[in-house]
Amino acid sequence: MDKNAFFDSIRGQMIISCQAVKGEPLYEEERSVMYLMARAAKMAGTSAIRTSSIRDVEAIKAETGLPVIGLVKIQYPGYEGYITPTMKEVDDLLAAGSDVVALDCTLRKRGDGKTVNQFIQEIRDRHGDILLMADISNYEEGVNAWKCGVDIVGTTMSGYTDYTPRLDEPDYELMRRLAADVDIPVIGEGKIHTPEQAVKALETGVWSIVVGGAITRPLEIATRFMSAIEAARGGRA
Ligand SMILES: CC(=O)N[C@H](C=O)[C@@H](O)[C@H](O)[C@H](O)COP(=O)(O)O
Repeated sequence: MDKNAFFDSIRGQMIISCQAVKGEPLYEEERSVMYLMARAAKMAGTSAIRTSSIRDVEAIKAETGLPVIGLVKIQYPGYEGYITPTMKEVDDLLAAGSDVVALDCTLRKRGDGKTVNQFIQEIRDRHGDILLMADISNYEEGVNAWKCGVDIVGTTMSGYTDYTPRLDEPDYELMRRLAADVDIPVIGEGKIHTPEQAVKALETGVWSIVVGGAITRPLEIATRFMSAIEAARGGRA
């Protein structure tokens, strides 16, 4: 995948994340159904898909032909991060045809005792110039990943580490700061729930955004409606 062509194709655009892991309503043991979500995403005009698991990378590439940002969610003992934590997941994602590999680049503990900086270097030594997206939770981690030579920084983990604030909305401030200071594309990702928030996130200056659950997680969407109705009812009582 040509790096600049990919960057051009996603600039100012929304990438749609189509993910269902075990335990989620759209996770089917026998076969993935997320390629249908990806079909809808493509029909809506998205330029790339973000997805988790090897089988979903394969199915979504076959269905859409779009560039895929792939990751594997797996919790190993001793690792605080769960997004593509080891070389095994990187190897598997590349073999499956992932155009970009997304990985946890927070500064949390890794079970192999390495720093994320060492891990990034090992990936470069083994796989050369592949496209890497760093999923980070704060400014320091974003700058660190950029300096380690990743290709894209994403705000994915903001609010999901125990040292970042649990906002109920996108972390616009982090997007703004990273977009201003980091010299590679920054992707605003996480908790973009409405079209208005998507526009506002892009206005922070990020290169593009990823929207996931608000489009592809029906339980999350339904629960948001239910909670709003419940809250309104409580207010009236
Ligand atoms: C924290 C974590 O594990 N995030 C995952 C990363 O790939 C996904 O579960 C999210 O859906 C994705 O980041 C998009 O975010 P949102 O679904 O909020 O639009």
